[in-house]
Amino acid sequence: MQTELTADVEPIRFHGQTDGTLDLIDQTLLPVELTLITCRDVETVWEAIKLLRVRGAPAIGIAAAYGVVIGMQTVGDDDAAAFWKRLDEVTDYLAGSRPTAVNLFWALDRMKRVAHQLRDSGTSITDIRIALLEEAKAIHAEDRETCRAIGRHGATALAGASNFLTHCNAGGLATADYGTALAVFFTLQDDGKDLHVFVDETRPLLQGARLTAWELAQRKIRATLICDSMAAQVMREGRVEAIVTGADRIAANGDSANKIGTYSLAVLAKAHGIPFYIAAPISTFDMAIESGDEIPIEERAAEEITHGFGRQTAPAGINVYNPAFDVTPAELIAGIITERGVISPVTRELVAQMFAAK
Ligand SMILES: CSC[C@@H](O)[C@@H](O)C(=O)COP(=O)(O)O
Repeated sequence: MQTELTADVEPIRFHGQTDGTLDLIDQTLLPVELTLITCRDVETVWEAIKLLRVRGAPAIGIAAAYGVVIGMQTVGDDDAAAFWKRLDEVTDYLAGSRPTAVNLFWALDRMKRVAHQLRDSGTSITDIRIALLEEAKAIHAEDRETCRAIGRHGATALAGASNFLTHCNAGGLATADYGTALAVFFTLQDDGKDLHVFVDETRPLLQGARLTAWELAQRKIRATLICDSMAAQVMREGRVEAIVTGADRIAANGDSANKIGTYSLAVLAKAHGIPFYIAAPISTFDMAIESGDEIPIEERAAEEITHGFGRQTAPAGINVYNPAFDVTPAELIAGIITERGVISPVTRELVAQMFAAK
């Protein structure tokens, strides 16, 4: 279904009851086409996550939660054994779509926990199914609140700055609402600030050029697109006061995985005395892992580099390494902006405190 090219369309929308369907903006087609895909089976949700039709850590979690509801539609209410077998199958299957963003596993765990708790208290399969849909909707709705709170904390922390740089897309398309990094800019704009954002195009899949530049243009925030390799130059020219990006997984010590190229920005920021911030919800923290060394880094197909968007740009047969994420060490991060407040400095103790806070 093709629709008007505007930011007002909800990137993720579930229609109906437990037998409903999931609409997603196909982000691979932006910024040229705004097309919704309708997911009627879990395979379509899995494929949408895998192929980055829906992407960004919180959005992946939300889509997967609805994916569980859809995946459970193939079993009836009258066969409890088949229901529980299917729940394991569906959650394991969705967990295999992408490895780095922990929000995916966090959302799937939440869905399973709700179902198991209700089973233990003797609830019927029909009601557990309803509870699964309610939980997916809760994950979705909470993310809206989370985005706004991240935006508010970030805008307060960065109220003195007007010139920013960001990488990849941590905006409305990547979440249920305002985004994480972009929430900071949107909130500053709501506060009446005239700001400017340099947007890294974000090789190889151009989430910055295709998605962030589009979102900023939709909201009439002044933005300038640069190739990733130009970031050092604009920093050297004194045109960046702060860098804000999202994250896909944050370890207990604050090391943060985000789109490939983020780590080099943080190193450059240090060299130029520019504060580098991560904006991310608490659901992006993985307190089970001690440091960024343990974060699984997704490797994607060589063709994303050799045949970006269909055109061959490298000799056939060339060796390619295509890690989709990198890890920025905590010591390079000035602060992590969460919905509960800003962790700064980024130490293991302050991460643990914020994680435990309500
Ligand atoms: C609020 S989204 C944060 C991150 O998920 C985002 O910065 C990012 O790296 C997304 O990578 P992608 O591969 O496009 O899913």
